[in-house]
Amino acid sequence: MDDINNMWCFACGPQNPIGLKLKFREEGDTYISTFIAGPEHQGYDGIMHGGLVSTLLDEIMARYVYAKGLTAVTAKLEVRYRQPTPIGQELRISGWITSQRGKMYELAGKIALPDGTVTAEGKAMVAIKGDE
Ligand SMILES: CCCCCCCCCCCCCCCC(=O)SCCNC(=O)CCNC(=O)[C@H](O)C(C)(C)COP(=O)(O)OP(=O)(O)OC[C@H]1O[C@@H](n2cnc3c(N)ncnc32)[C@H](O)[C@@H]1OP(=O)(O)O
Repeated sequence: MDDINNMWCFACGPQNPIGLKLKFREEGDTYISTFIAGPEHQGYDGIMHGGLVSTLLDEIMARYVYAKGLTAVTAKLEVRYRQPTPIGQELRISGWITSQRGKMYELAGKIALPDGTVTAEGKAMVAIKGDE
């Protein structure tokens, strides 16, 4: 699962023509990305599709572990949709590690609007593959 072969990651791969092309930065112990959904990302009119909301949360949490140099896969994902996530507004996606036991990391994440309103929250268990 090296970087070269992962360039087509739907959420973050720079070579995927229909991907979300997310970029990331670390602020303290939190992993951050931003995204503006368009009409092609909606379910109901004006509202981001819930599956893609889950994708944003999945990515911010699993990729944080990957960014630490570990081959990480999501083992479990829970999403709470607090309110509709609109298209056309900058979404701030953040994720952080809440605990670690052996090869299993637990993380939390959220999606917030520019005014700070949280539209969705996530929890994930992320497993490390192999002997890392
Ligand atoms: C410049 C640009 C570069 C671009 C660069 C691109 C980077 C590239 C992207 C990187 C960012 C990826 C972000 C996307 C992240 C995904 O989307 S990953 C894809 C989705 N996930 C998967 O496909 C994972 C599939 N599942 C698996 O591989 C395996 O089930 C797992 C998760 C590794 C676990 O398997 P295992 O290690 O064999 O463990 P297993 O024996 O099943 O379980 C051992 C114990 O662990 C615990 N456990 C295991 N699974 C669970 C679970 N789901 N819930 C609770 N407990 C569990 C339990 O205690 C379990 O014991 P039992 O309850 O079975 O007695």
